[in-house]
Amino acid sequence: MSISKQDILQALETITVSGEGRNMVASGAVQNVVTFADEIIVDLKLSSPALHIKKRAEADIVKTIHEKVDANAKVQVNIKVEAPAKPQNPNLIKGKPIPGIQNIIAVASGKGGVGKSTVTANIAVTLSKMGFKVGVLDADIYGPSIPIMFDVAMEKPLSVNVGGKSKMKPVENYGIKVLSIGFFTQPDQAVIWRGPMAAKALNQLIFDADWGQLDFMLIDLPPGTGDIHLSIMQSLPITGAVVVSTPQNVALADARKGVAMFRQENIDVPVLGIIENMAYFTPAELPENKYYIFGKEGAKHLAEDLDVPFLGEVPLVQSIRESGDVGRPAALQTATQTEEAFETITRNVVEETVRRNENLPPTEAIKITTMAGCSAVKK
Ligand SMILES: Nc1ncnc2c1ncn2[C@@H]1O[C@H](COP(=O)(O)OP(=O)(O)OP(=O)(O)O)[C@@H](O)[C@H]1O
Repeated sequence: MSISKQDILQALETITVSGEGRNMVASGAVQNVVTFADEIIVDLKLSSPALHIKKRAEADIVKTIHEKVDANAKVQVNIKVEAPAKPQNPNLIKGKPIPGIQNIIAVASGKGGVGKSTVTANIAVTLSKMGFKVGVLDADIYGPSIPIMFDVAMEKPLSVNVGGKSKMKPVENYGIKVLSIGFFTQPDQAVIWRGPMAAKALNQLIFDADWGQLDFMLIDLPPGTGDIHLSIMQSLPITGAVVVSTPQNVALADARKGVAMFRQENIDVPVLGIIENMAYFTPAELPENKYYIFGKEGAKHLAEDLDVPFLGEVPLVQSIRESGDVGRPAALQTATQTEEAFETITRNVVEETVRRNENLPPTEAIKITTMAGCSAVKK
């Protein structure tokens, strides 16, 4: 009795390759079926090289054909493994590009209170001092502190008409354009957001605002690595992320999670580097003395361990806290240790951004015209 190819395919439609949702005929795994008298040859294509999946598929095919088609058939299964093609450039910017905004840098921390907003504000003013056009978007829905740090907490963004459309005008101080989720929530209001809600609000703050031309937009993310981060990352065209940590073990463990989050396949935002905040305490009257209150060089070692750039360290200095509280970021003061620390960090952020953009089409590449002396900057 000759065996019908149709019967074999029908039998194979009842089984799946392990880990795949559709049956092996519908999924395209069964590439070909050939019959010669009582011999059946099945060509199978798998996307996984795992031995147990191969063995399982082969055993299932033989068993199913024996049960449903012919108990005495000699079944041979030829397996070819073909992994699905990886995307060409996994770090390509996601989301629609924002006209006028060259680079969006997310500033994150695993743990709360490590100084993420302080670092964001100071990098922003340092970028501005270097001649870049800068915007800060405060996405920290749990504790939006950027308005205080820029002394604009009492302000509300005005509405302007741009090309017939009404848009929010970011408030401005020290040459930095600022929008914060805090402008739209009451200070004592417990804000309970879900990821998609936060992402929607932030999308409005970006796309429905008149940011004008910006070289850099810094996004101060909420602390942690929750679904809010996933939503934000997936909906905005983030150029790269910077992770802030103190040298303390509990903060480092969370920073490690932060880097892992950006590296996750469904997020895949390049990590530009790690910044160590509160690296050591220095009293103003004894600037040579360094006290490693939270441990020494923990974030630096983490960066080495994770193979991401170490962007620099910020000491724990009373004036950094005080300037934050009065709304005038410390890096605005000149000829100080703090200014110097933020200059080093900011230069490294720019260099890493340039390096990262070298993998992208020219339209997306950052146009650096103002920062001579950066080794990564092409003249
Ligand atoms: N290098 C520093 N020296 C002194 N004080 C600092 C330093 N960095 C941050 N601070 C202070 O530590 C406190 C927490 O900082 P900040 O609000 O920037 O942290 P955060 O990580 O953004 O917090 P959150 O988890 O609320 O987002 C603030 O009072 C800030 O002024």
